[in-house]
Amino acid sequence: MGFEWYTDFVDLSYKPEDEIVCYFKVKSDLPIEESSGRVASESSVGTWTTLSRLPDRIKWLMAKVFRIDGERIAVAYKTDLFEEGNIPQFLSSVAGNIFGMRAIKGLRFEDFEVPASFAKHFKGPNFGIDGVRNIMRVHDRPLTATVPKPKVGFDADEYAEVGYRSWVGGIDILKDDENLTSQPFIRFEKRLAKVMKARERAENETGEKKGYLINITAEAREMERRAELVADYGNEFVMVDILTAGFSAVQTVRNKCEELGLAIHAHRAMHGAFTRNEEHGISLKVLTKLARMAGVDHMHVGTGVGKMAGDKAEVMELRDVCRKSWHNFKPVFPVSSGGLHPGLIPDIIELFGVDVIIQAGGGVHGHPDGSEKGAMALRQAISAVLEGVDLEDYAKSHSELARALERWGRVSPK
Ligand SMILES: O=C(COP(=O)(O)O)[C@H](O)[C@H](O)COP(=O)(O)O
Ligand SMILES: [Mg+2]
Repeated sequence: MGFEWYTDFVDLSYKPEDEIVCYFKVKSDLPIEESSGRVASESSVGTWTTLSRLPDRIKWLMAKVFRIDGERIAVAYKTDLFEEGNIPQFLSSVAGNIFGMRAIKGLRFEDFEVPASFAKHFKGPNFGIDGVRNIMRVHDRPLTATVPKPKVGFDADEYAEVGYRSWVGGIDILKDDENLTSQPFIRFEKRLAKVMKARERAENETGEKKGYLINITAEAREMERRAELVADYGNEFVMVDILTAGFSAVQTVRNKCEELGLAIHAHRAMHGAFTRNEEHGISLKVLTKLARMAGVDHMHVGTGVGKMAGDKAEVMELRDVCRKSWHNFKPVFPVSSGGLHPGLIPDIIELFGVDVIIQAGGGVHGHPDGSEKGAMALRQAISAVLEGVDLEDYAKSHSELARALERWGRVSPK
């Protein structure tokens, strides 16, 4: 009743049913039948040698490589290999030891699929696109967001003032940057208090709903405490750096935010450490799917044209991972961010349509006439595209947009 320690993990006639399927690209000096068997073995029940005593259920539990196509393999995993609703344990299996095996020179975890019987144990977004649109009372255009720049350096008063200027200029949502949490000169509590006051002013003056994505990233219990404070102040959102905090912490925050009625903005800082090497690591598709399962409401997906790596094809794929119907999970609002400015808005709306949060930091606060005019220029660019008017024509009667186009043109940042 035993098994050979890797060859028995390959069965090209196997047909998975109600199982999790993971797709990998494997680089190895060994024949692919052997390297893929090792991957399936180590990520499920195996070790480096044949064992003398095995429980009866082991044959059934073994992962199976059921497809090999050059370096690409598909592996089926019984759902019983995994604990219900536990993302860290899922990753410890299918994205764990296998990345460090000496026999494998490179391993890329490209994609996965889960059956409904497994998906149902994960919460998915609590708000999703519709829920966030209801909070913001904006239903027919992209939402706009801005990160004050410099990303770190303002004190709470200065920061709130930049927020206020951006909001009155027309920005919907103020967003903290990924490395702004609670530094000595801008403590979390003080920033929250000041920004909430500034928001009230901006909402009263504009008659529009304004949002604040406040970065609560910290140790998990501290994140829960910060989320409670955020709810006490009547804000609707928290932001988490989901990869540096880790998926366990994200699941904790998701539970807490359900209690508090808060939506979650997910920043993906550090993803490049896993995602950039095409021969090794974890794809953004995998990370984005996990974020949707864990239950974030907004997720960064890139721009295709801005300052960060990632081409348009990748951005479209991630857009679909966020928005397309997938099990019981509500759609996640994709966030396009990183080097955007008004001149790039036509590209972004072409890629996303209206269901996108367009975030510009430098592209608002770098406007020659300041943050408020920068915010106006961004909104003008969006209006131009939605009205089908060329940016340059629209700029003839909108001086803020004209100044932005003078400064940045339609050129992607390097
Ligand atoms: O601060 C910014 C963007 O600022 P700016 O608008 O000034 O470039 C974000 O951290 C990037 O979006 C990260 O990249 P990604 O969204 O690809 O994860
Ligand atoms: Mg940033």
